[in-house]
This record gives sequence, structure tokens and C-alpha cells, in this order.
Amino acid sequence: MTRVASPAGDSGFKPDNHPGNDGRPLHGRIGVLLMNLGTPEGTDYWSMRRYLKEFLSDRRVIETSRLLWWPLLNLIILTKRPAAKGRDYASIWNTERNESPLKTITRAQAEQLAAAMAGIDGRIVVDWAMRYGLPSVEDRVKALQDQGCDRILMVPLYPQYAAATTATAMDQAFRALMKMRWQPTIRVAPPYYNDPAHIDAVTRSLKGHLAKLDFEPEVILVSFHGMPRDYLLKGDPYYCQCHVTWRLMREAMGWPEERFRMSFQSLFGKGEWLRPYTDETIRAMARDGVKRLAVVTPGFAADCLETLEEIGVENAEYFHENGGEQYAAIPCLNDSPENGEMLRTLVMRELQGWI
Ligand SMILES: C=CC1=C(C)c2cc3[nH]c(cc4nc(cc5[nH]c(cc1n2)c(C)c5CCC(=O)O)C(CCC(=O)O)=C4C)c(C)c3C=C
Ligand SMILES: [Fe+2]
Ligand SMILES: [Fe+2]
Repeated sequence: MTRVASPAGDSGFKPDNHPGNDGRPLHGRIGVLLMNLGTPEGTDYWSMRRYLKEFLSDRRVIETSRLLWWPLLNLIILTKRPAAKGRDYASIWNTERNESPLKTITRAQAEQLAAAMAGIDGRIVVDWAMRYGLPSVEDRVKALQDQGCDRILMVPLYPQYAAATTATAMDQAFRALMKMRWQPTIRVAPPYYNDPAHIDAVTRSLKGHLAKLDFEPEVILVSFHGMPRDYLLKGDPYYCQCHVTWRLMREAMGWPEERFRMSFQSLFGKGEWLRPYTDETIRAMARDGVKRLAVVTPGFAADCLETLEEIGVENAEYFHENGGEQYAAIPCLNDSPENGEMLRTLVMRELQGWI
């Protein structure tokens, strides 16, 4: 009989019975990780500062040379902005859970998807993470692996791709994978700005909310988060994908272009951002005699500071101050039935061949 040398010497290593990482058995489970932007842990100065520092130190978000950006960020922005934005967050805070609405809603979306998936394949584990703050992407990727997931579908919850959102979420996921000896196999769900399942969900949701209003809007304004114009010129597809979402929604709604407008909100800093700006558009419409306005935000998967405070409160004031009379901020898809159906469709498509 020939003796075959064991590659592991006499360590007791048994190739036929190789356990998972750290001795844990692998069960061939499939993870689905929903990822959104992130949010502060509290509305106090230090929680806000920590969050803003992490966010605004990201080179995918701020592309300005560090030589110029560091003094500006550390000496000016991080001394003033945490208090001002902390007040805004406090006005929308989920006091029951002591967390921001974005966190509450993202968790609910994951629970909604988990319930839908449980009936399809018992091996699927759904989890959620935030690019900035908690729960961190690294922690949740590890948690999925601990539960036996050797394959993970990453789902950045941004219908339109931007380097400042989608790419940085994936950078963070790959940073976590860099630390692993035995990585799970990864798939990434594509942007869904033009996906019929998304267009159908946002228009059905919009029609449902319009039907519940006590007025009929003369104009619907489709407002997307803004981005420096420069990023578009460097090749970011975000602007064009927003345009496609807007056009497909308009076609699905059957509204004429002059009554179904689009704009970009949430400007930051003094540079030139994507135009037209939401606040200017709303003021101008009110001055031009538009009395009834609804604003919808299909670039946001979940209601957050930018929709609840900026669209729901700040821009409502601009509208009324300039002669507008009736104003509605339409909720995002959140964990509505429309969202449930859409996420299930997108995820099922990306899991093909795995289940
Ligand atoms: C400064 C540059 C920023 C870019 C570029 C940017 C792009 C971008 N952001 C979202 C989605 C969200 N942004 C949110 C908050 C937020 N965004 C920025 C800056 C940029 N965003 C800041 C500084 C903040 C924090 C609030 C503030 O200080 O103004 C949120 C809300 C988070 C929450 O907790 O509620 C979302 C969501 C997209 C889609 C996008 C695309 C280009
Ligand atoms: Fe943002
Ligand atoms: Fe804002």
C-alpha cells in the first residue's frame, strides 16, 4: 500500500470533511443584503459629527482635492453642520425606536422581503446594512457568513446608479471581503431605474396616494437627490438614469410634460449641481400661479431626512410663501405592498441559477 503524504501533515486536517471558516459547517445558504446610505445614531452634536465626518470624508462623495477639502471639512463644516442638521433630524426622528426613519424603514423592507422569500426557498437569509454608520456592511456580511451563506446577493437600494451612492456601497462590501480568507460568492443587483417592476411600483404607489388627496394637483414634480454637475461631466450615469425614470413614469401616468416636471434637490456647498433645482422650481411654479402641487421622490427607496424634512416641510414652506395653496409630499415606496412586489421581482431575477 502506498502512503500519500497529507498536505496538512499530522494536524488532523480531513479534506473530505472540510469545515467552513473557523470550524463552522457550511449549509449552502444564500444571503440577500439590502444596503442603504446610512444615518446618524442620534441627533446630538457628536453623533451628527461622527456621521457627517464618515460620509463627507468619502472620496466617492466629495471628489475635491484633499488639500482643499480637509481644512474646509474639519475647520468649518464639522463645526457648524452637526448642530443645524441635528435639529432637522430631530424633527423627523423615530422617538419610539430612537433611530432615524431611514433605519426603521430599511429594516421593515428587509423583513418584508424575508417574509416573501421564506415561502420560495428556505435557504434564503435576508439582512440589511448601512454604508455609513450602523449596522455596518462588514458586520452584516460576516453575520450572513456565520449563518452559513456561501453566496450573497448585494442589493444597493438606489434605483439610479451614482458613484456617490451605489459604488461606495459596493466599495465598502468589497473592503469587508478583502479581510476574508474564504469569501462568499458575490452577485450585485443592477440599478433598477428603468425596470418595469420599479416603474410599475412607483406609478401605482403615486396613483394610490393621489387618489387619497383632497385636491387634484395641477403639477407633479419628480424630485431626485442632486449631485455636482461635474460628476456628470466625468461620466456618472446618474443624471441620465434619473431622466429615464422620470420619462417612463410620465408615460405610465399619461401626464403631459408641462404638468409632470423634474428637478434635483439637496444641494450641498457652493458649486454647480444638476439643474433644475427643486427649491427654485417650486418657488417659480408658485409665483407663476400653480396653486396645487404634489412632489414625488422616486430616487429614494425609503423616506429619510431629504424627503420628510426637505420636501415635506422646507419646500412646502417655499410653495406657500410664494402663493401656492395645496401641497403634498408623496411618500416613498418604503415597505408598501408595491415595494414588496418590486423587490421580490428584482431579487428573484438576480437569484436565477442559485435557487
Ligand atoms: C455632498 C455630496 C453629496 C452627494 C454627491 C450626495 C448624493 C446622493 N445622496 C443620496 C441619498 C441621500 N443623501 C442623504 C443625506 C445627505 N446627503 C449628503 C451629501 C451628498 N449626497 C449629506 C451631507 C447628507 C446628510 C444630511 C445633510 O447634512 O445634509 C440621505 C438621507 C439620510 C438620512 O439619514 O435620512 C439620502 C437617502 C443620493 C441618492 C445621492 C445621489 C447622487
Ligand atoms: Fe445625499
Ligand atoms: Fe437636505
